[in-house]
Amino acid sequence: MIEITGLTKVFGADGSIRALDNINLSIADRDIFGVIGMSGAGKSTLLRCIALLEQPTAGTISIDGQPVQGLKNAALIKMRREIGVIFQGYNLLMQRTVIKNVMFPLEIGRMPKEAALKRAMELLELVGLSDKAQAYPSQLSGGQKQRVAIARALAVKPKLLLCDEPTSALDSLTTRSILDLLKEINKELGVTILIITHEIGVVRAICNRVAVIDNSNLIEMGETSEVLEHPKSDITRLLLGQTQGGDR
Ligand SMILES: Nc1ncnc2c1ncn2[C@@H]1O[C@H](COP(=O)(O)OP(=O)(O)OP(=O)(O)O)[C@@H](O)[C@H]1O
Repeated sequence: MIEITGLTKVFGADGSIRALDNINLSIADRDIFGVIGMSGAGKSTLLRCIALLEQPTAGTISIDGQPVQGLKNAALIKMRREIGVIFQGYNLLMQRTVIKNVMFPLEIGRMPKEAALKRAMELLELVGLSDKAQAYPSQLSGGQKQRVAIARALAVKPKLLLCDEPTSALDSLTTRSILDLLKEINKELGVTILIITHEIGVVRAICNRVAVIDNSNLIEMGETSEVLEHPKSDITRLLLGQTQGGDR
């Protein structure tokens, strides 16, 4: 479904910051695909390129065979609707109630108010927050805020959900419940999920495939069980906590 070929992204006027260097990877429909790496490895840049928030310097990203670069107007809007994104910091609209946060993308898409309200309530039910519809984000816990962000991202029925460190700010129990919710969404709604993380536990808990990124490069990639049981690189072993440090 997502085919990434030769993806390179440099920053800086002289192009001296190389955030991604010739990344090749593919993500199949219904995968829960993990991208793991240390801070500064290039993970968020990869997600932002797929989310159409960043223009690659070189290379291509195709979704269902359609290159996403260069899309304009209606085609760009249509592609954006296929992609939901959630972030570590939730990015909720603090002046709006929970239900109005979830309705927001539907309002932008000009869905009639009654239909938008119905859809938003269904989504709040899905994420277990029906009773918080009239609350404001400031009245919610971190896990609840992330649930609202997930409901909002799903409002326009995207095929793909991109998750940038979705549980990094949460305790381990809440992390588990959010990961369970993502797994359920993948299974029940058939949404393909890409999850960016620096925590191997997240990959172990829900990803069927994983790519390891280090220093702008794709280091290894494969079935999660294979990569975790037979890591090929020092960085993967380091992320797994299998090295004592000092060898890198
Ligand atoms: N807009 C930008 N301008 C300049 N440099 C950038 C920009 N965005 C990212 N970078 C640089 O690109 C590299 C990769 O950053 P990126 O945020 O993708 O890493 P990351 O793996 O997501 O890290 P973290 O886990 O800390 O968020 C870093 O060296 C970063 O400083």
